[in-house]
Amino acid sequence: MARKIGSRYTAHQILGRGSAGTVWLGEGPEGPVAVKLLREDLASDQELVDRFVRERTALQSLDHPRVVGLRDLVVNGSELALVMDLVRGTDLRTRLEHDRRLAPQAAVAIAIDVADGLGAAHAAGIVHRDVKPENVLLDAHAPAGPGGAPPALLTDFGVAKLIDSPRRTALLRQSGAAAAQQHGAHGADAGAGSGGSQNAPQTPRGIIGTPDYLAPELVEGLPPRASVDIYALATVLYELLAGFTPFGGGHPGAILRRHVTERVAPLPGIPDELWQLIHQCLAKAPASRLRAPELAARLREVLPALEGLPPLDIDEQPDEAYEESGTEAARPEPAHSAPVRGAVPLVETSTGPDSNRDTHTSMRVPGADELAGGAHGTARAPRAAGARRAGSARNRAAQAASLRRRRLKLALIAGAVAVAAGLGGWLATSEDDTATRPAPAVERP
Ligand SMILES: Nc1ncnc2c1ncn2[C@@H]1O[C@H](COP(=O)(O)OP(=O)(O)OP(=O)(O)O)[C@@H](O)[C@H]1O
Repeated sequence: MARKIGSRYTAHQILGRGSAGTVWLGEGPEGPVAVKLLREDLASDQELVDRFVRERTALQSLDHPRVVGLRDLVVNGSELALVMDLVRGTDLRTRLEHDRRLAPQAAVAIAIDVADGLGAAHAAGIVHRDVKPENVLLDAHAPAGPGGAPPALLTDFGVAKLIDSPRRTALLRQSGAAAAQQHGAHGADAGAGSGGSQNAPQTPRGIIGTPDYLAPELVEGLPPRASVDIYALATVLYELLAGFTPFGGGHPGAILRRHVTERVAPLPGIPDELWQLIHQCLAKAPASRLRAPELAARLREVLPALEGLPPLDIDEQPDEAYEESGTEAARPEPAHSAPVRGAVPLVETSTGPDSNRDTHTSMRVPGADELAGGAHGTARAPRAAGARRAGSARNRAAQAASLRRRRLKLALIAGAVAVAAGLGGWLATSEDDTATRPAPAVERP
């Protein structure tokens, strides 16, 4: 059923739902558009709305072929709608769920597009903060690029920050233990501010994002800089190649801990030049990562050599923490189970009917004094298909994601504690360098 959005737009049908609201196929004075109608609790938060309105100039001026343009912002009573360019196609998560893994050339072509979009954003002082397959749209109507990949566009700029209001962070803090121990800002990173403004205040904050894609410095409580997007993009590229993220799986607290403490395991069969780039962009030290334009250029260099390569032949990654704990079966099903959509949230941000997937993290940064041991999480190394794996039975990635999601909904608060559990000792002693840190001993439940 059509509905009016402000005086200029009409929303005709739902294209999809996310954690921040519902996206509609709409019509405006200049033709078809996509209209994201924000969740009521977000739209009715005046402080949030004011903030977004303040930043819309920056977001609207972001004009790049690899970025879904924000055309308009409609504030109408308790309604807040973002009017965007319409992309006819699917998002990258849907493609990944269908294909499980992409051929290297297609994966890299998509990563190049996203890196190009990020380059433009970072140059404008905008950090995305929530780069993940859900926020990459594939334009099925444009000619395919290398490896048959449709052109990719990055969307949802500014939305992560919209959700990251000081008030929300404060509420999260109140629900937990002591306030975050704050660290000084990294000085060597790109100078972009977070999510829409170069001069955004970097006050104590919670963690906003999606656990699988969160850069380690965010877990440690540092402010988001351009390099967090590079880390997330490298994670996405790894996922496109492997079918799973480098540090995902198991309890969300364990995921966050792995970002900080574990080294990424190489993917069997991946061309070395490509692996080096991914590895560098997953560095724990933000300054060691490439900047977006350089990453795009380096990926372009490796692209021709990937022609014709099939998807990597990699063994499935079961969620060993669940399988080995044996507790999943005993857990009751939540009343409203969300459909599987890849990455899972640490804390649900949406309870209304507007959202059928929850993919954002929203939690406070753990204080070192809260941290008391790391019982969650397993170090995981990808195996070439057919290689022996000790322990658990084969399990499909989609099933593991489903288990994660169900378990997660019952363990939100425990998540914050678990993050803390893994980080405490490390925070006190670690050095910020992937290459030199030995892989930590990992406890299994
Ligand atoms: N500009 C657009 N054009 C066409 N379809 C879109 C557009 N933006 C979003 N969609 C569709 O709407 C769906 C929901 O998008 P939305 O951005 O609300 O959520 P998400 O990014 O998938 O998840 P989350 O908000 O939790 O990160 C997407 O899967 C996509 O298919």
